[in-house]
Amino acid sequence: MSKGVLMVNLGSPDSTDPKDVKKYLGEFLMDERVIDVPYWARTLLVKGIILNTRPKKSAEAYQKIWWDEGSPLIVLSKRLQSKIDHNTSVPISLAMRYGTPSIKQGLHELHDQGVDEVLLFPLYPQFAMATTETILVLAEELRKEHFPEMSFTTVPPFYNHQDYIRTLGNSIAETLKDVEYEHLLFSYHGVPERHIRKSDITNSHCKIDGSCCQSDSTAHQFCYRHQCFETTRLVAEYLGLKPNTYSVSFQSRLGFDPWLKPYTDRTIERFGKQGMKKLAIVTPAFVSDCLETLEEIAMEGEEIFHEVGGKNFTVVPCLNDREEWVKVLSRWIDEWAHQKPVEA
Ligand SMILES: C=CC1=C(C)c2cc3[nH]c(cc4nc(cc5[nH]c(cc1n2)c(C)c5CCC(=O)O)C(CCC(=O)O)=C4C)c(C)c3C=C
Ligand SMILES: [Fe+2]
Ligand SMILES: [Fe+2]
Repeated sequence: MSKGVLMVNLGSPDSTDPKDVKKYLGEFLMDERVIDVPYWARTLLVKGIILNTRPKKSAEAYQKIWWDEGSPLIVLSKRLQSKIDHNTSVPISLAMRYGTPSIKQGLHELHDQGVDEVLLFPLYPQFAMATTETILVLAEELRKEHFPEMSFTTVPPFYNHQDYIRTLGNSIAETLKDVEYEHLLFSYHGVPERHIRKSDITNSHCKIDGSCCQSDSTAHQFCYRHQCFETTRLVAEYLGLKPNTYSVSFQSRLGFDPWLKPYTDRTIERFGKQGMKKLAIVTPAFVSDCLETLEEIAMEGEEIFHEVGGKNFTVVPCLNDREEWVKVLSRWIDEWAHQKPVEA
């Protein structure tokens, strides 16, 4: 048996050309775990409406954050992969759930190196149907069809892992060490409320009423909302943040359904209107900076804050390829690579 790792992130368009953005959004939004309505309704919504209007607007947003080497999300994921590859003893491949390099290409790459025992590593701290689950489902379909000799082990969501909490806490502390701020906002990517109910394995726990996520429940192993609150609670504890000096919000909603609240844009606006002048913001659902952090938060978020009288707006970068994060991920991988098989 030979071991290898497939790290998987979300993906980006191949370029900022609206045609490429349309292709990427088409693949992304036609995923039944992202827009989770019947196929005919998804086709009508995505191909009939969204893809006729959104690609131009999204392409303009991508143009604002695009780097010479390409999409920040892809470039940063590749840097992370390369640094981990230097630090570990097993081959590391990188794939994107949408666009390129695809999960099929990543598995091929490992297969060509003789790997038959794969550690699937979704690069998401918190579980969501639209992120972790869709990666695992597609990888398993591809395994059955093209790589039946392979076996998979999966890295579970690491939203409460002490190494992740410490690394995130240290990164926040480093960015904010000389910064004055009145409040630290933890802004997570949103999901429709319906997704939280669908992922509730007890079918009865999640009420999205502000209290269910704080009680104990087996539902929480698949509850994105609970996991976002836990990451926040643990980081606040690690940093010794005082109550009412930090809070949670959810960004990037799409469509007219209710998404997790409070919404980040409205929260920033409210803070400014209440007279807050100095706001810091961190985005722990993303391990790599991307459109959602570099444009929606660092550009749009700052603009909203300034429009309502805010002054200092500080954004904590994602973990990206920071040394401490590379060491943590390399250690997790090496621990898996060197563990002895469990005896029957
Ligand atoms: C961090 C986890 C993410 C969750 C959960 C998530 C859910 C989700 N997203 C959309 C729709 C869009 N997301 C878009 C961009 C985007 N989303 C994530 C991560 C999560 N999404 C990332 C990292 C990115 C950035 C990609 C990049 O190239 O930098 C976009 C595209 C951009 C745009 O047009 O605004 C859309 C659309 C839904 C519908 C959803 C849950 C149902
Ligand atoms: Fe998204
Ligand atoms: Fe809950």
